[in-house]
Amino acid sequence: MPTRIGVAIRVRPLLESEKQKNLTCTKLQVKHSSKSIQIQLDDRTTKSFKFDQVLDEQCSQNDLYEKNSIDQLIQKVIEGYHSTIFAYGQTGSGKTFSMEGFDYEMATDSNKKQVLKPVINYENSEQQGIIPRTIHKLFEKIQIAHNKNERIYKVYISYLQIYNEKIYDLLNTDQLKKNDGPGLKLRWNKKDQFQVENLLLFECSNLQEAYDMLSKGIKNKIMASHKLNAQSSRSHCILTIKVDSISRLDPDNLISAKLHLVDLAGSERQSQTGTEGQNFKECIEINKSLFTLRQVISALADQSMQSQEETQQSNNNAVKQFHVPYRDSKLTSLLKQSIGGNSYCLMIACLSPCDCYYEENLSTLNYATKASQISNEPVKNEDPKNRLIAELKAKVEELTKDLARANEHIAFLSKFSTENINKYGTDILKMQRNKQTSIQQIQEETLKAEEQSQTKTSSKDKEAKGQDETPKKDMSDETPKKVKPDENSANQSQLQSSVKKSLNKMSSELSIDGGLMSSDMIIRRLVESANMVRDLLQSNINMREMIEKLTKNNEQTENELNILQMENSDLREKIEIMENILSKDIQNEKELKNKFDYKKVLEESETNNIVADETNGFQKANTKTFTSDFGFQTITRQEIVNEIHQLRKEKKHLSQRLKSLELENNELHTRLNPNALYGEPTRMHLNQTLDLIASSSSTQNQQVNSAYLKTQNFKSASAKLKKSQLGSRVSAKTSMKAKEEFSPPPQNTQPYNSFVTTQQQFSTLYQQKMGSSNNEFNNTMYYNNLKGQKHTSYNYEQSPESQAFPSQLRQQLLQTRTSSSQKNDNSFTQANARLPSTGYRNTQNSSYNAGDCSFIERQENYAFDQPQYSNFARNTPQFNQNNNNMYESTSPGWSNNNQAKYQNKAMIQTQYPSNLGSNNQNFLNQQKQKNLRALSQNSSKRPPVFRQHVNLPKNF
Ligand SMILES: Nc1ncnc2c1ncn2[C@@H]1O[C@H](COP(=O)(O)OP(=O)(O)OP(=O)(O)O)[C@@H](O)[C@H]1O
Repeated sequence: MPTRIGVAIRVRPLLESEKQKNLTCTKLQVKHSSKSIQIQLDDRTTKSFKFDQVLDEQCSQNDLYEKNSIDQLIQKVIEGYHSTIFAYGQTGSGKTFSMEGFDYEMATDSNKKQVLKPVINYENSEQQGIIPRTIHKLFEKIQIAHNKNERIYKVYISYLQIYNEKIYDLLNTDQLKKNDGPGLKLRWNKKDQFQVENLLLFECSNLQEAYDMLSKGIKNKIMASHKLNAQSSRSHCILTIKVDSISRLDPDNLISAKLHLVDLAGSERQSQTGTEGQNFKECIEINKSLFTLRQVISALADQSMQSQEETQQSNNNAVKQFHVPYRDSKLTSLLKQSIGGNSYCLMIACLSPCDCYYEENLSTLNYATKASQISNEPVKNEDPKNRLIAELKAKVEELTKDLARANEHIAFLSKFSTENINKYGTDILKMQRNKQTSIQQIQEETLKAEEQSQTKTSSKDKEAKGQDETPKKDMSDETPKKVKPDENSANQSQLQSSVKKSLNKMSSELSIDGGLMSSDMIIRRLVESANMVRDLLQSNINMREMIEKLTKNNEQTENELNILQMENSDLREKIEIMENILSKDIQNEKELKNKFDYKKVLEESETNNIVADETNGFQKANTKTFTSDFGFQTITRQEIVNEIHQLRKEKKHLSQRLKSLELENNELHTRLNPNALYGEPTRMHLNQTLDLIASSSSTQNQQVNSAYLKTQNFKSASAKLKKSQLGSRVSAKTSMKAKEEFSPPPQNTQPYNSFVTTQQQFSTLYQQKMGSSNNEFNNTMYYNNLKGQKHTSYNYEQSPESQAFPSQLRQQLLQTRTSSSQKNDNSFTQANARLPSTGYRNTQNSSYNAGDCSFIERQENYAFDQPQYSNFARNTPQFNQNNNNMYESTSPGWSNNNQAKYQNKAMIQTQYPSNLGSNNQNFLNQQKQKNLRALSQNSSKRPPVFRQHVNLPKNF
């Protein structure tokens, strides 16, 4: 809970020295009744300040202690709350007197220097200040707590001074000796607080030990005399008493709190104090740190005021966070927890009574007011584990209650079956209806009774008085209508008893744990249960939304990860190139150093379009950028790397393009074979078709050739670029030229689309004819044999597809196959391509690109790996009927009409690789290696060209 900083004002009495100077004391006026102090601003105006305590000259040390309830603060420390008491005011205003209360006298030290020494006397309890009193009280209280036998207490003391913005340990004489040393370091620790490194902390098991520590520290303080104070503190002193306690029953239950007792050095005006030399330097440092302290107080006060305003206006806006310059001085850093932190805090603002200190007093009062506006939030300093356990225990208790409530509702609802609800619903409706009808009945009956009684009366009157001329009042206007008491009560009691009966019935059926429930209770329970169900549903919806959100986020992250991985691989490639270049550079540099022939290198560089800098030679070769005297554009190493990277990418693209072109070409040939399979229509017709396909194949060949040339160019340019690393430069002209040459060839989709269309049409026609594709070839043995046999051992004569051929053609096929299997691969392919496709194998040509060269290798692939061909082959008789249509389909005119329908390039491109079995893949790899070897032996070898024309066998 936030707690304000407590502020007490103390006005010290006039000193003897001041009395002698006849200094007047008229401007300050203490008002005990209102706990306020008035200060005269000028002859007419005064300003009043209100504080927690205002103590005048008569106030004793004991009053100061008692009136500020310092006892309570000590108690808080024992309970585990940090607390701070600090004295603030100008020099000579009585801070040290209030905190310590000891006298100081001049003495000669070991160096025969005049120094101020404290006269410490713990017996004279009357003059003792807050610090000795607090220590005394603390041990008293600890003793009382000890006697309860609940906890074990330990007290530790540390004492430091901040002198000239350096921290010194007043209890560590060795450290103090190094007066001009760096002082102790201030560290920021995990608990969000500053701590002084290597500050000694002494355990004090009794009061005397604590007093000893205090005395030692006080003796080590730096004091000096000046015009305003004969015993002026030249440093800020902080005495810290740490109280730890452990529960006797639960050793994990540890509480630790600190009490800071701070005696600040006073602000001083050099003109008044007349300090010189070292004392003047001290004065500057003191004022500097006090200035920061005032800034901290101001910032915290402003922040506090703003948050108060926001609360008053019940504004939900976030409170603006002011910058609090704690870190600007050692003093404010160490007081971070005390002022605006998690401690209880008391400020003793000291004033000098003399009128001449009017400005200083006004300033002190102003800052004391600001400090009183600051709110701290004291927190019990328990072991976090214990705090967590306590929190969890509370949570468990709360949840147990909830669970019990939920169980009750479940039990109640489980008795409330749908059947019951319907039953009770109708009962209640009935009751309502009954109620209405009975009310109507009662009303009607009442009316009747009224009418009857009136007619009786009127007839009696008539009889008695004769005929009355006065018109009768309309009875319907009279309200309320009177009901016969007997009948009404009878009806009501009837209704009540029926309602009661019904409710009792419900109650008895809804009895829980044997006890009966009243109707009110049932309804209340129902409402509660409904609310609970609604809450559950709502939380369920919220959870679902959250899960959806998280899933979306996850997807996004995955996408980003993918992109990053791609970028990463790109960068890796760049780094690799860069490393290559660098290693080469180092090598080149070494070579150049060993044998530097400038002329030769220049010649070389000219032939390779490398720019050499005449003035600086190759000294500049390793520099990142350089200018040229030859009018060439300059190029950086990074640019070269980028360029190589770009070229590699283009090379990759080119290789892919080559691959796809080859696949297309192969497809065309594959398609060609089935066309030729059945000898219908005529050979001439077939030749025409083949020519047509071959011509489109030729266009592709041209593309392939040009792509090959480009690859060759790339290779040479790449070599040039690599060579150029010698001088780390290359002409922009060369690189531009290389770039132009390497641009990928335009995609000519016409032949390809034609092929796709043909293939699709072919398939469609077949499907139409066959009615359905369910007529699958299911001779597994046969199929497996085919896969295993590759060239020769397959018994073609017995195969179903052989039945599709005329015996002469079959003979031819067998001969060719036998002969080709004995010859080399090329002749076999040629022969096989010319032959009608037998369905057992299909020969494909594929182009591969390895390194800087392209080559073509033959790939063997079984036709049965491709369902459309196997179907086709197995059903040749039926297919023959459609041959005319099929041939027609190869013509561009036909395909143009259907192009849009069948453009599915991706499907065809991926079909082949996916159909390759692992055997075939191995075979391909072997071929690739073989061709690479061949190419390395003969680098001038031109790439093989695709078949441009296919001749049919003469006897076909
Ligand atoms: N309440 C008081 N009753 C009697 N004497 C006092 C009182 N307050 C201060 N004095 C005397 O006034 C003088 C100055 O007081 P003190 O040294 O405590 O001032 P200070 O604010 O600590 O000054 P500095 O900032 O220079 O250390 C001392 O001689 C002290 O004994």
